[in-house]
Amino acid sequence: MTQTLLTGGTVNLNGDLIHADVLIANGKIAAIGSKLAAPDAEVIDVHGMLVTAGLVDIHVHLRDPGQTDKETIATGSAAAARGGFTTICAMPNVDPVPDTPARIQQMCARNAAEGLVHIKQYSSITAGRAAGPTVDFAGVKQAGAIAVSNDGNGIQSADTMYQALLGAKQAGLPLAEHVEEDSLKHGGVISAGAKATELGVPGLVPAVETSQLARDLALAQATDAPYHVCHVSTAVSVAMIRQAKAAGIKVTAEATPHHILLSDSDIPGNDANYKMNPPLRGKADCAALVQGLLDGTIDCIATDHAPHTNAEKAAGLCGAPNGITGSETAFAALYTALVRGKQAKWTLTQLLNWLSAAPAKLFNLQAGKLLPGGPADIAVFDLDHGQVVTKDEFASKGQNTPFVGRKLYGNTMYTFVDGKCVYKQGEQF
Ligand SMILES: NC(=O)N[C@@H](CC(=O)O)C(=O)O
Ligand SMILES: [Zn+2]
Repeated sequence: MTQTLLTGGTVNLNGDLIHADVLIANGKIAAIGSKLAAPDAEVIDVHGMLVTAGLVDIHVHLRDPGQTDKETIATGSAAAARGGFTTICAMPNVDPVPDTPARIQQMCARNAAEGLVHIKQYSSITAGRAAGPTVDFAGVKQAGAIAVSNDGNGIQSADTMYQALLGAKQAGLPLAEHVEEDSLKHGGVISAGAKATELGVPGLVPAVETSQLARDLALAQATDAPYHVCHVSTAVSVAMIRQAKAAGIKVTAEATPHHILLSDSDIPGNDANYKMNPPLRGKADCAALVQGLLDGTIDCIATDHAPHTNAEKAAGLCGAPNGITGSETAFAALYTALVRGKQAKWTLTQLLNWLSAAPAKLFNLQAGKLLPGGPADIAVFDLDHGQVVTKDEFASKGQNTPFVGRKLYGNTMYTFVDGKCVYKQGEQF
């Protein structure tokens, strides 16, 4: 029997921080308690470290198949492991698009065979992520899809969205929408405002997001269907979601670390590592996301890990594709700024909940909690020693993140998936 004993750490027992050992046996959590005895176990001393349920990310781009120069199932899941994530959900904007039961089955098989962590699969909402028709929702669910999304693009037709909400509801599949009204984009590359003016680049008004969100909230109300909003970026969106929740609309929402922590004023110049969709907004929008998480308007945090090559990103704000990597910096960046910092707004256990149990609950995933008898999906973080983020340490193929060069606390020391160590700081996997 393979046993591992994590001794002397601070354990986040689903919201309570306690000093305890954690015993892993045969891939499961065998016991959590003080001074556990396990003579045959490999002992790992985690004094001074945080032991918590492996993190859950419901929004990642693995680029595989189709763009494996940017990322693969192997490298994307290694990046997740390095960030402390043990369950991730792969978006379907790959080529071919997983939009049929057969393709979902193939993706699930590859995810299981090639992933270092648990990889759950999204189906698209429409065939080929095109204008329509919608996918066979019951079929893709049966084949293993955990949710549906056309992420990367908004659904432009209200009727398609209406049908999709009904279909996904009937199949019992969460529908996650990238809200973006194409007719309002006008070639914008960062948020409209002072920074876009200063840099002389076209801007994206907040209504690109809010106008389609308003439509979708009306459709979610009309269909009484669950509706999840991807990467909320504006304060007005947060207010709309708050109001919709109060009115009984079944809306849930995620925010990304970058939209929470960075504003367009942080864009240093023509640097495409600050270019993503939706774009970085203003400081008041960041504050609204911080508050939205606290009052339950925003349900969870998801990274929108979106790797691109350095060559593509060298094209600058007007030429480069949208997206930044996020798996390897998410917890540390948020912990450093919002839990540890002088301007702390959140507690450690709040942050951990938004990165584990809360997203798992949204998508009905058996993940995100430390339960005796449950799977030993565990992350161990060092909260006390800062490390500067450097490009050459990334497990992801992508190096496109504005967090490079920042000193972050909360770095991952170990990640275990089903009791197996899939990341140890300083070692290659
Ligand atoms: N977020 C991004 O800027 N890009 C994502 C797509 C998406 O999530 O919208 C991508 O796939 O590159
Ligand atoms: Zn998106």
